[in-house]
Amino acid sequence: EVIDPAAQQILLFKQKTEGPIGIMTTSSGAPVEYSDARVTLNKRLIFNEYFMDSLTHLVRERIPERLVHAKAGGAFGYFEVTHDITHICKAKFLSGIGKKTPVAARFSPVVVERGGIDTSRDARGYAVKFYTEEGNFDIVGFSTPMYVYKDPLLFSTFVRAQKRNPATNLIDPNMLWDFLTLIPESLHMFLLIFSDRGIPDGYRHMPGFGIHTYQVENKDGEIHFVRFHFTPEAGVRNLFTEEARKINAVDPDYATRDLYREIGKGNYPAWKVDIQVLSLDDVKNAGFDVFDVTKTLPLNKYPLIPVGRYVLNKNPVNYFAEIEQLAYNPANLVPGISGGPDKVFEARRLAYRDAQYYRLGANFNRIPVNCPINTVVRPYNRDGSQPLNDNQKDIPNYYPNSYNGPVAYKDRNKVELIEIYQDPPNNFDQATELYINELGKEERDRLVANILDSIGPAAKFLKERAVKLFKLIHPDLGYRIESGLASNRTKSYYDYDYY
Ligand code: HEM
Repeated sequence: EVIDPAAQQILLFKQKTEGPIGIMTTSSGAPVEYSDARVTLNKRLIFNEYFMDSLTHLVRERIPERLVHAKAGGAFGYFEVTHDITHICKAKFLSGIGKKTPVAARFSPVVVERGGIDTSRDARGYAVKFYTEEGNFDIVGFSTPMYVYKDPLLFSTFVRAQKRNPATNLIDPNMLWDFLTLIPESLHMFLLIFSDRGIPDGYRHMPGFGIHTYQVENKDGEIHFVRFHFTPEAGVRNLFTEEARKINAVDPDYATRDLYREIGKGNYPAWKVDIQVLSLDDVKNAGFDVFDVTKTLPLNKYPLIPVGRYVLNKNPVNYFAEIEQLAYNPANLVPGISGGPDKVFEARRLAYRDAQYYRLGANFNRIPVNCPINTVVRPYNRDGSQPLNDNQKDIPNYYPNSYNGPVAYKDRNKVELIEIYQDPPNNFDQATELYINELGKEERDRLVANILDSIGPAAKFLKERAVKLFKLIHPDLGYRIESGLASNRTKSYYDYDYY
């Protein structure tokens, strides 16, 4: 009887096989003779192909981990259309109620390294690849409905400020709080991170948001603007700080394990997929920059419109091949979906491709899990490092040509992405609203405690800067942080007296 598919995977493998599945070979296929150490001891190792093959392969088995979002859980399943939105978007995978499209999902804390803990206080990446018949469409989103900053230049600043101090190799609150107080628009998202929503209870209960306001087109070339929302059908659940710390001590892989185990048991997680829809007039009359990723779009003004749901019903058979090597890119778009006109989206069009060339090599799109499986792929690209697969066989390799190579596609009603002007960031209003209207009294208490835990070890001038900003968000929040800091409640495990 299977009690825990995550814990028993290897026993299950044994159960489904009648005996050894074959003769062991070297990578080039020669059968390996190995009875005991006498095969190795007192023999020339250089003549031992098994030894040579195994040792030289082993030292090449690590590839660069993702710069951010290095650790993850992921799984496969399908998306199904439940509501017709063809009047808004002509993308074929949305073209009929009941239509199904395979998906690959990957959920990932942002900051921790590959071997880090699953229960850190952090946003989570929420990435879904739709293998559509018009190519792959990737939504590479977050577990929070807003992002950190509006200016894409701040990406490297933010990543470095949250990663390890170059001298101490430690995560450093003096760096994080420097960033948060120098770039105050980040506090909107960080209020959520320090609230109860900062530590999701596994991935099955975690919501997802595309964040960017995407331009979409219908078949007549009419444009709309949408934000994608994914809501767990099993409900949203989070962990309190104390619970998370306890779990972390016994199971650093809590969320990864939970996802694998429940899918293995047939308890398939599912999410509702909704969109907020704006017309061009809505965009012009909104009174604020609806393309600002540091802001949310108010749900009372732009309510959720249902589109479909997706279900994850298949664990990876091999984690490295299918999840580690997944390559998401917000620029993977399909006809009818043009992406966001904002600068952060523009920066992302470059960054993911670049990262994946480095991480996975020139042909990362030919790795099976990244292949657009529902369309015939006919690029003019050839050669490069492996995997090559059939390398487009004998098809002509330049364009245009006179020899029946693939020809260009014509989208009759293709609309260009609109050009926008973006104001400098400012979202204290939304941060204030979040504090007053979205957090209950007890959650506000926990928010303050979580902020104090994080800022406690930081330098005095950063605390003063932070208190000023928190007072701008709401005087109550500012005074509570100020008095919490004055009472020194977080001094126990850091020594910061000399500031
Ligand atoms: C200037 C803005 C940004 C830049 C330059 C950037 C860059 C990157 C890079 C280089 C990676 C690693 C990719 C890889 O190795 O495969 C990554 C991963 C990721 N980013 Fe961003 N990012 C930005 C903003 C965002 C935003 C706004 C979101 C959410 C809406 C986001 C969500 C993610 C997710 C979910 C992953 C992990 C993808 C996976 O599961 O493989 N990023 N980002």
